Formats: sequence, structure tokens, C-alpha cells
Amino acid sequence: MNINEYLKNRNIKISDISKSCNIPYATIHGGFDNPDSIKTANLKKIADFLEIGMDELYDLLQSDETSLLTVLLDQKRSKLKGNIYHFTQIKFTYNTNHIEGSRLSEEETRFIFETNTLLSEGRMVENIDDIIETSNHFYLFDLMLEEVKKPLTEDLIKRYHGILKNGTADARKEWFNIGEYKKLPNEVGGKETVKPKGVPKEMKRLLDWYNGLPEVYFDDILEFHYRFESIHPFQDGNGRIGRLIMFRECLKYDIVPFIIEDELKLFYYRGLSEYESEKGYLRDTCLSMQDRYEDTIKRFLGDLLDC
Ligand SMILES: Nc1ncnc2c1ncn2[C@@H]1O[C@H](COP(=O)(O)OP(=O)(O)OP(=O)(O)O)[C@@H](O)[C@H]1O
Repeated sequence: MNINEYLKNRNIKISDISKSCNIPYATIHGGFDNPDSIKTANLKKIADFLEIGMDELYDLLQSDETSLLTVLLDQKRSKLKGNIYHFTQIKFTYNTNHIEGSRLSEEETRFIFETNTLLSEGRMVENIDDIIETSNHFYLFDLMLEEVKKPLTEDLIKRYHGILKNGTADARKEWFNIGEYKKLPNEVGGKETVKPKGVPKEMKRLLDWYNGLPEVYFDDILEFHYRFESIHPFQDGNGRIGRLIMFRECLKYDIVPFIIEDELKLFYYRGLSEYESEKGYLRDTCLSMQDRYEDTIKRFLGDLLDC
């Protein structure tokens, strides 16, 4: 149900909300089409007036039209197999973990997703953390879908990190600081990253820039990714959180999302390492991954979506 159907069912008019919440009618009306244009404080007032939680309000606001997001959400809730949601969960989780060294195969990943058990292929000892992080990534992807329309904030990004690393050996190390920024310096691709002390300031600067953009395009999402990875705000897990954010923001802005596949890892890494001097490498890699996902959309959904 979308917000307009919901209000109709409850016999509430936008003018009632406007009057009670002291928010201009046009702001609410426009905001129902584009929830990002309403300030969080005003959304809170509206949720309080309707006596519903913020999550329910976001849900109503994002189920307005048939988009890839609404399809993924519907299919997630239906719990059926063989659809684009099921495909994306396995493809995304397998590749994003494999890039970072997980030894689980795509088949093993599928098995965990479908049965929450693991039938090891018997070729080697599996790392428990690979299994935990695979399972955590499935949950994180679901959560991300449910709250795509929420603003991208430091708290949200930290929460995602806490979920990804929950229950791993790293989570038991005090210095590791899961769900919070790093305590110890780290580097990436032989390059220095932002020192722990500077991370909050740089993350704030990054999010202020991104959330202040009048419109978000594909290239802005890549720019965000490069800057996020260069800060490397967490002790570990930066790649996976960064790629999840890219997928999220594409869904949010109705841009065809993409999954960086393990076989193109070297092109992806090159794109990041040379981004300062040549943005085209990262762009081309992501565009070719986007073409692949577009084919996937067509395969599963035919012409349902116009992409
Ligand atoms: N030259 C580079 N400049 C900026 N970012 C890079 C560069 N090379 C790799 N990255 C990013 O850093 C990520 C890997 O970083 P690292 O090996 O430190 O792993 P991590 O931070 O521990 O997290 P995860 O294991 O989830 O990636 C890559 O997946 C990529 O997103």
C-alpha cells in the first residue's frame, strides 16, 4: 500500500496533516513523491500525527510505484526462490565476500542462503568467519532494502558495519571496534588512508557533500565510493560496506545497480587506485557490471521495468 492509499483508508487529508503538523501543504505533497525532499524532523512530525513508526512511514513512502526496489522488497517478503531477489542475494553476497578473500564457493553461498546450513564441498576447511559474514551479509542486504529511503548517515553506515561483523572473531577484539570507526591506522593498495583521529571529520565532510547534492547521478555514487574507500573508516569491512552503499544508492535514485564481480576485481582495484588521475577506469568497470545487471533485470522481469 502506498501513502496515498493509506491516507484514503484512514480518511486523512494532506491538509489535515499540514494544519496539525504546521508543515506547508506543498512540502508534504511534493515530499510524498520525493521523500528525500522532506526534512527528517518533519517526517517525524508526520509519523507522530499518524501514530505510526518512522519505519512504517518510510515503507509507505517507498511503495509508490513499480521499481526495482519495490520488486525486490515484494520478492523478499514472498520468500519464493528463482526470482531476481533470490539471484541478487546470492550473486552479490558471493562476489562481495570473495573479493575480500572468503573461500566459500557460489554453490556454498547458495546453500547457506537457501537452507541456513552448509554442505561443505569437502575440499578444504571452511573459515567460520566466512560463514558468519556470508549470513550477516544476507541479513544486511534485506535490512538495506527495507530502509533504502532513509537518509545516508554516519549512524546508518556504522550500524551496517556492526551487522556485517557481528559474531566474528574480529568482534571479540576490543581494538577492532565493530560498528564504530577504526582505532588503529590502516592502509589500502599501499596507500595511506585517513588516520583514526581524522575519520569522523572526513566522514562528516563526505556525507555533507553527498547529502547536499541537488540530484544524485551514477558518477556521484562512484565518487562517494572512491572517497569512502580512501578514508577507509573501519578497521576492516570497508570494501563490503562501500559496495553495499553503492547498490543502495543506485536503488534509491532509480539508477540500475550493479554487483562488482570477483572476476573483474583487478579492473575494479585499478579503477580505485587510478581514480584521482583517471576516473574512466572505475567508471567503465562499473558500467560494464551495470550492463550485466541490466541483462539480469530483463531476464527476470522482461519489460516490467523501463531501464
Ligand atoms: N587503491 C585503492 N584506493 C582506494 N580504495 C581501494 C584501493 N584498493 C582497494 N580499495 C578498496 O578497499 C577494499 C579492500 O580494502 P581492504 O583489503 O583493506 O579490506 P577491508 O577494508 O578489510 O574490508 P573488506 O575486507 O570488506 O574489503 C576493496 O574492496 C576496495 O573497495
